[in-house]
Amino acid sequence: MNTNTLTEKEPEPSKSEKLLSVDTVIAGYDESMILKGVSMEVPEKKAVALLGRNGVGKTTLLNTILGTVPTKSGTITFTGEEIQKMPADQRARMGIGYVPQGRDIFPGLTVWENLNVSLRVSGSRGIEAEKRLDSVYDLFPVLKDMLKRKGGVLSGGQQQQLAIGRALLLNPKILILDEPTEGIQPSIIDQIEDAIYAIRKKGEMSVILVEQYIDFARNACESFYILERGSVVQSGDISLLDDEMVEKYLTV
Ligand SMILES: Nc1ncnc2c1ncn2[C@@H]1O[C@H](COP(=O)(O)OP(=O)(O)OP(=O)(O)O)[C@@H](O)[C@H]1O
Repeated sequence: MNTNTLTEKEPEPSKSEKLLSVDTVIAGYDESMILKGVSMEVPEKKAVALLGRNGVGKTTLLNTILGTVPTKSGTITFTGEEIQKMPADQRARMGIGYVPQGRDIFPGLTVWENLNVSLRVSGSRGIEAEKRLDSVYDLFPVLKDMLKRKGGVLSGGQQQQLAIGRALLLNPKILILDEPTEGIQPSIIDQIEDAIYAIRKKGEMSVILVEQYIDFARNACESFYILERGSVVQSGDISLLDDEMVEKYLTV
């Protein structure tokens, strides 16, 4: 029998599933549409760098995904559901986690109290809460040593670690980080880079990383998108992000 004549269709090789898709999104503020038809895909458990010079629309795109800037047209699909009309709190409950630019912590609360706010919001208790806390301490051991300190007295890098830790305790499916290295000393940048690597390695969530520091993005992410004046001008595997592109679109 000639097996080459078999016509039965082979199953498709398994591809990375999409977790988040932004499709031809136009969005902005009042009459000024900043995003001019942006499309972007974030696969399950992968990290995507969102790059571009100041003012090109990176934060606006994040806010459109989060639901704090309305989508004028286009679709945003998360875990298979269209979310572009959903309020921000509902999107957060679906698993969109966010660490904004600057540090999102309560400066007057201790490190423990800061973490505990997230635990309470997530509703996790007992052994589950302990497990989640331990995984945050594994990523950022310094937090465990500083549980009684007020958030406001930590260094910038420690506050950033606390902000990421708080976001992780909410158990997001995607973690969106807006310039986590801004104003942070190099040794802590390495720790944050290691943490993103560890988060990815654990395979628990996807990441969108907005970053000016290109080496950090290269080390932390698998793919990239470059925005310019509200449009995606380049995208692909992170290995394709070459010096020419950096010079053309990213160098200040
Ligand atoms: N709340 C707002 N109302 C009106 N315009 C805004 C608002 N926020 C940002 N913009 C404008 O939208 C454009 C894109 O800004 P956005 O913050 O998204 O850029 P970015 O790429 O994140 O830059 P940066 O790295 O400086 O944060 C800019 O021209 C900015 O002035």
